[in-house]
Parts: sequence; structure tokens; C-alpha cells
Amino acid sequence: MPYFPEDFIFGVATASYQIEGAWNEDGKGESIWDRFAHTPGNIQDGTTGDVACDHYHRFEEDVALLKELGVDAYRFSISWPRIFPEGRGRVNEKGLDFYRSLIGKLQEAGIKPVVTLYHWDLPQKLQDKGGWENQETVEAFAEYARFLFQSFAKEVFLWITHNEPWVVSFVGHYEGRHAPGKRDFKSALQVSRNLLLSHGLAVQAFREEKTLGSIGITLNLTPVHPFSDSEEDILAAKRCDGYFNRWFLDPLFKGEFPEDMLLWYEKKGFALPQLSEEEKSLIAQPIDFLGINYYFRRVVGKGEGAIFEVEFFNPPQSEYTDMGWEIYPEGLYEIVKRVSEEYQPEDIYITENGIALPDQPDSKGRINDQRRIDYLRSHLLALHRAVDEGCPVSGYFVWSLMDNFEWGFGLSKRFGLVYVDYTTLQRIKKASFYWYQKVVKSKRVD
Ligand SMILES: N#[N+]C[C@@H]1[C@@H](O)[C@H](O)[C@@H](O)[C@@H]2O[C@H]12
Repeated sequence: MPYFPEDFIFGVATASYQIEGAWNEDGKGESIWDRFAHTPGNIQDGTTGDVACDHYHRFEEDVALLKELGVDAYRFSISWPRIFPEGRGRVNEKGLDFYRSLIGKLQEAGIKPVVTLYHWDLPQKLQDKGGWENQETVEAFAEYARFLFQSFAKEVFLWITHNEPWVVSFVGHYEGRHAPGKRDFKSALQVSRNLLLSHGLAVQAFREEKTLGSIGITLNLTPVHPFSDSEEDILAAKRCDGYFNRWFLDPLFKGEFPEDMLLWYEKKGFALPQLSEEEKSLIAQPIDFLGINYYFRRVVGKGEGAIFEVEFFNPPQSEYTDMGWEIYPEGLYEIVKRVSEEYQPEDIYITENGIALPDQPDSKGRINDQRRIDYLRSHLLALHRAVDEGCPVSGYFVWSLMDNFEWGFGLSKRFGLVYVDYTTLQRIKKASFYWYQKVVKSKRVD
């Protein structure tokens, strides 16, 4: 029976826009996700995060759920426009008070706070001036980060500068499925550069402020497998690995964008993001941990397509989630091993892993999400194998504590260990809640 180390951290994760609601309450400024979700046609089920799980008003009930779950840590994000409604300058004290109360309740419950500084809800006022394409946003983020390090200098266990900068850059600025909804690859490249710079400035501020705790960044990483052993498919897989994984891993840990991707983008006629030697050093300064969000792998082969010339495949023999993602637990082992060996991070936390299922209460009001238990078990066993082989993994966070607003899918995708009835906002613990409660308590996966 695989046991995790006694000091291994088990937690759950959420994000501000996805659970808080109170989108325009107590002085909070508009975010790009408020604007994006309020724009007809952007959200598949037509819902918004205006209310979501109403966590802003129910956070004490939710901390009680965390305490019952018994987690060692709770990962949440701070809404930048709830702190700085215009992005910088005037502080919204009521917004700061909310997070002071939340962190205080977590401390009372003996739960370590893990804070994500940026989980996609940029103040709209900054977007109006170009958003992440604009150097001003980089500076404003550094100010925002420093302010939070000063405000919570001793209370936070882990600080995560950015959540999934790849999604912010390419889903938000190239694919257009996320806020701000741009479809411009050159913009996406510039945004990825500026996100990395803002990360570097935040780490620098963290060190200067002598803030307690640890600081890192969270990347969504996926193993990329060639559809066949043909040279073309192998090269297509390498290109995708560069696009999805190495584009951020290399600057953060090797101080350079991956050369093969720069050459590829140049060949495709894109202006390349420029970094001075000083900026490269700023981005690649040591961090205390790497956060990895893992959900699935990618299987690719040579294909058409204006930029990457790849085709994605869904292996017919695999099972898929409600998001259409392949269930591939070995991928978690593969990515942790690869990152550990190739990039040697100081420490690793799996900051998200979970599955969307069409959960619904039965006639007795219970939710038997056995598939989620199976998913979490198989991924924890894969992770345990990597830990057993010496990979520096110190924790694992389930996505998510509760069902929440799933970005472009709205409220239609359920990832939670806790079901949320969006009509009554009642929370209902699923079978997976009780299963994970046992894992957390015993540090054992059975
Ligand atoms: N989609 N999906 C689920 C989950 C999303 O809800 C999180 O906000 C992201 O950090 C990451 O994409 C993963």
C-alpha cells in the first residue's frame, strides 16, 4: 500500500473568479473575466462568475468544509481588482479585509494558505491600456505582488506568481477562448514574455521584502507523444512539446526561450519576443518550487495548420473526461520525472489534478462519483512512483474543492469534491470528498 511521506502536503485548489462571485461588491473593480463573461457568446452555457459559488459570502462555511476534509493546505487565488480596483494606486480596504478574514480562518483551522497572485482575473482598467501586452501591466503586477507580500508577510505557506501562463498567453491571446479573447499569435508571444518578466519582478520583490514562506510559479504541463514513430510525427511532437511545455520551462530554468521554437516562429514570420541578458537573469532567478498542473497528455502527428503543422489524436482505447480530456495517469509520472531530470527544480508541488464529471445527486441526495475516486487514485499512484524514485515532490492539490465556474464552459463542468447546487448554493459532499479525507489522514492511497 503506497504511503506518502509523513510531511507530504495534501490540499485542494480553487481560484477567485471561479468561486467568489460578488463581482462588483465592496469596491471590487471589473476584471477581464467579468467583461468577457458579460459579453454574449463567450461562455458556452451563457452563465457568468457574477455569483459562482458565492464564496465571498460563504467563505466561513467553505473553510469548515476544508477543516472537515482535513487538508494540510488550501490553494486559492487573490482577485487583483478586489485589491486594486484600477490595477494600481488606490487600495480597496474591504477587498483586503476579505482575504485577511479568509487567511485568518484558515490559520484557525490549522490549514496552510497557498496563494496564487494571478489566476487570470486582470483588472479591466489595465486591459483597457493593452493588458499583458503593455509594459505598464508588468510594473503594476510587481507593485501588486509587493503590496501583498507586505500585507501577508508571515501568513502564507506558498506564493504562486502565475497560474498557467501558457493559457493566459495562448488561450487568451491566440485561441481567443479565454479573456481578453484576442486571436493574435504575435500578441500571445509578447504576453508570454511579459508574464515571465512580471514573475521575475515579483520573485525579486519577495526576496527584498524578506517575506516568509516559499515562492514559485505554476505551469500546465503535458507529455506529448508522437502518433507514430515516423520522423514527421516525432518532429511534430517535439514542436508541440516546445509550444506547450518548453516555452516557459526553458526561460524559467535555463534562462532562454527554446531555440528550436524561436527558429520555427521566425520561419513562420513572427516577430520574436526580445529579452536582454538582464531580463533573462531576472526571469531565471532561483525559485523555491515549481507548481505543475497535470490533467492529460497529448498525442500528435504531422498535420496542416498555419503555425504548427500538427494534428491531434484521441487514442480510441482510452477513457475521456467530461472535458473530452484523455485519462492518462502515467503522464503525471512522466512529466514529474522529465522535469525533475531536465530542469532540476528545488521542489515540486502538483498544484492541480482533477476530473470533470456530469455529477448529479441521486434520489437520496448523494453523489457517488466513483470515477473521480478512480481518477484521483490512479494519478496519486503514478505520483507516488515518481516520489519513490526520488523526484522532489512535496505536495498534491486536487482541482477542485468544489464545483465552480469553468471558464469558457461556464457552470456546466463539475470538478469538485463538493457538489454545488447553483440554484440554492447548497454544498453537498461527494463520495470523493470522503475518499480523499481518508487519503489525507492516512497519507496512504488505497
Ligand atoms: N479546465 N480546467 C480545469 C482547471 C481550471 O478550472 C483551472 O482554473 C486552471 O488552472 C486549469 O485548467 C485547469
